[in-house]
Amino acid sequence: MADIRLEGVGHSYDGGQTWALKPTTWTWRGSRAYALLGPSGCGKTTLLNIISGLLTPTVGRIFFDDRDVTDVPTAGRNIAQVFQFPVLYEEMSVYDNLAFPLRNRKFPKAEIDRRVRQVSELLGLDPVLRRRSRRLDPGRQQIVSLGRGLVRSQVAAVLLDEPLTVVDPALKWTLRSKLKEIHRDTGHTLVYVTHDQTEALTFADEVVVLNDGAIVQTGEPAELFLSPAHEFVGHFIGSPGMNMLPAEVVGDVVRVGPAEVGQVTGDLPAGAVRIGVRPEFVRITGEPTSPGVAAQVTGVDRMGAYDLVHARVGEHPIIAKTEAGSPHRPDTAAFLHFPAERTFLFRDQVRCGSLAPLNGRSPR
Ligand SMILES: Nc1ncnc2c1ncn2[C@@H]1O[C@H](COP(=O)(O)OP(=O)(O)OP(=O)(O)O)[C@@H](O)[C@H]1O
Repeated sequence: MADIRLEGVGHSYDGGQTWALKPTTWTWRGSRAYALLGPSGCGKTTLLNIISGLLTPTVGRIFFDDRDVTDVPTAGRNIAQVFQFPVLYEEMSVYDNLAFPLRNRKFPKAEIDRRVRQVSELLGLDPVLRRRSRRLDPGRQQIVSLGRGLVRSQVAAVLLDEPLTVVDPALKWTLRSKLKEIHRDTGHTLVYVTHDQTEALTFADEVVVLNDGAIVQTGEPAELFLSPAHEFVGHFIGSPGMNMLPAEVVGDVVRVGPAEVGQVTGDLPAGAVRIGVRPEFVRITGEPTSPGVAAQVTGVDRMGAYDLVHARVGEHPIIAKTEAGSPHRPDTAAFLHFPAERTFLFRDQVRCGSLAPLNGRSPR
């Protein structure tokens, strides 16, 4: 259960013209469960393959605790890896597939049997333990692959690359919670790659958000939702994602068009910013609010448990998530209020400040 430390680790597949992973410094702490979350092509698999040794980084060094493993091949790293699709010995039984990583490392027979049965029970494989792997459907085969990845308790880390892609959606929830259970039991350092925010947020102690080859924010799920440090995190996490509106810092006040929406915290030079506020925190009323921004309702999605009220501030779309049965109708005027403690300011996509209430001043 090593700490895995990346020091300036980056990778280019085209001799340095573009970076699949930009030089990155980051430590995966021993025994924690991480999700590595990001859209397709952002560099997740590249990063995972660098940790496992399938890929040698173009620049930087990688350490397991204090041991520099940059030039150590996969076999010498003591890593368990589970891929998107099943990797099994098809002619072997499920039991033998699960036992394989332990037999390979000459574990005593009794210990092998104990671990195989433990993992098999947790993953619901008991009824098929004696069956040949090729006779299972792909979803079940993937669960066996997952079991193979988890059967060794003494590994530096378990790396899972979108492991539930081929598994039936109904089973995914069960398997994720089993995975959490196994993690609590073994204390593995887990890195779980996914592009699915629900998967990441429900599974991980800590989520590492990757975009365009760079880590843009790391944190507990609630932190990423409540306090996004980058516009990308605001968009990518949450459903729908965070609203962004052009605004301006004038002195110590933030304006959206002519309306003052709050004071700036700290020292922020005057000029254009974007304000970010999640649909869950936008308050929308039919009557003018103070401070508030005039808007036009363009549509309402009745989602059953809640409504999504779509509006426009000038040309800019904005969504408010309200209780079901909201009174708003398309083509009517509305006023939006952005609570200071849930509204952030961004420049060049990076958070540069927060809002504070207008301090009793009457807004203009
Ligand atoms: N073997 C390769 N040769 C050249 N370019 C590659 C290679 N593997 C990946 N890339 C490129 O590197 C970038 C990052 O790819 P990577 O597979 O790491 O992303 P990812 O986040 O895992 O994507 P996905 O979720 O689609 O698997 C992409 O632009 C991809 O096209």
